[in-house]
Amino acid sequence: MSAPRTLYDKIFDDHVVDRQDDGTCLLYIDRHLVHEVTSPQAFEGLRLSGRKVRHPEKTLAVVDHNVSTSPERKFGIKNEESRIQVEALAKNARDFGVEYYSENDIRQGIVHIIGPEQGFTLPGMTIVCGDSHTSTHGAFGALAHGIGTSEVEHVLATQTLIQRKAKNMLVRVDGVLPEGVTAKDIILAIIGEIGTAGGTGYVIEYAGEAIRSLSMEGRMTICNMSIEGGARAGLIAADETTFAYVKDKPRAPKGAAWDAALGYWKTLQSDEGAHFDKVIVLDAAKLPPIVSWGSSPEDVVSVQGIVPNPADITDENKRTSKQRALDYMGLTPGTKITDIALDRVFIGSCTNGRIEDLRAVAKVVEGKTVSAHVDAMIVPGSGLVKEQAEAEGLDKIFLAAGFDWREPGCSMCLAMNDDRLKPHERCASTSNRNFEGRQGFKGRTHLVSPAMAAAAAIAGHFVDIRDWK
Ligand SMILES: CC(C)[C@H](C(=O)O)[C@@H](O)C(=O)O
Ligand code: SF4
Repeated sequence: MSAPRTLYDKIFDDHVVDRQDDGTCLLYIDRHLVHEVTSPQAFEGLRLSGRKVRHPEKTLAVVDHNVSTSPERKFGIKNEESRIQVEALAKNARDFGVEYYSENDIRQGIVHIIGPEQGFTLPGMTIVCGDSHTSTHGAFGALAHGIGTSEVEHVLATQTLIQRKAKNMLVRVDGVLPEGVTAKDIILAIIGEIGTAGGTGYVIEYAGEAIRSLSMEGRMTICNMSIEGGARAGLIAADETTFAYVKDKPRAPKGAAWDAALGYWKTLQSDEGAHFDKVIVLDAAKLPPIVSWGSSPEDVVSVQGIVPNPADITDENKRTSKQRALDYMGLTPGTKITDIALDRVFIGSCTNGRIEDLRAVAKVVEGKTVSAHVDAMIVPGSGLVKEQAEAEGLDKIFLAAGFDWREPGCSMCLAMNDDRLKPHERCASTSNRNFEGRQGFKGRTHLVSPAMAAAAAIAGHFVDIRDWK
């Protein structure tokens, strides 16, 4: 009998085209997602060498980072740099015969939201994109890597990628999440625990009762931020929740092909006794809603906590860097998290811009009003999310409460379009990165769950969502 294997081992092995003696492998790539930021040079490379896209039907292109989220966008993008990138992708997709969702297509949205929506993302697949948050697709039990632009060119030309096998890490989250605590809080807690380098060299498999109980949306939130924990990818084995989500998606297999696929997908579980190089165990029942206080996703604390004091850190480098983070954030040690006042609230991104996130927000803000000193925006992750939210009347709830309701895109997750913080503005954000300048020059980002961001918008400061009425 062969040795027990992990889910990662199985997907990896099933895609090896060639294995060299030194462990370097050539992997077959099933799906390639392309956005406007990391693809222009890759297509140019193909053009210069007279190559075609090897499998246009396994490639899907969309604009997301640079698009405006204003309804005015149908009249064209004003910012020259953004317009050039968007137009370049439109032309490249046309020239190379790749399917492309423009900003006027209802299927357009953030690349990691549209893949699953279209059934382009499926269990057991290898999926790549020139984007670090490609780890999101691991929620389907797919091996999904972010790649660099030269690798984008390699995949476009050959439908393969050179990879070395990573180590296996298991993150098991046992127990039941308390009311008000979400997938976002789980992943922020994990990163707080392992640190942003904790996953370096690993592919993480998330398992345990709390993970199994999550919807696909919640699982995507978890896998999305694997990269923030340093891991190459994050995975959750596919189960009935996954199959129910995938079934009948436009590009999912149909009829006999569905039955055959399902048979294969059900084998994609880590075997009993499979070896993990590192194991982390968390108890969901003990998790509070979490807020980040610094400029790294590992700088997290319970909403009931206080801003920590860097003076308490013994390691000098770490002390200096955390002091710098506090200075950047304009915070004083000892301040209660619930006393931190906000200027802006951003709800959206590939971490939390899906329908379930918007439903959670609507539940918190219905019948209430955004604080007079807060400017709050909600950006659906895709045109289809927007359409669904409007069909459910969520937009009416948001607008009545004083939120801005926008067109889909990456928006203020990163300052690459018109949506950005002004210097020193403080923002509660449902996105995944709180780096210096991430949401705008000198902007201050606090990472939270959608429900926590929603409550903060109404109260004007952080509040414990578990006390919300
Ligand atoms: C622009 C892109 C390359 C980048 C990434 O790789 O993640 C962006 O999506 C981000 O979230 O910082
Ligand atoms: S929403 Fe943010 S994290 Fe996601 S792809 Fe866009 S910029 Fe990157």
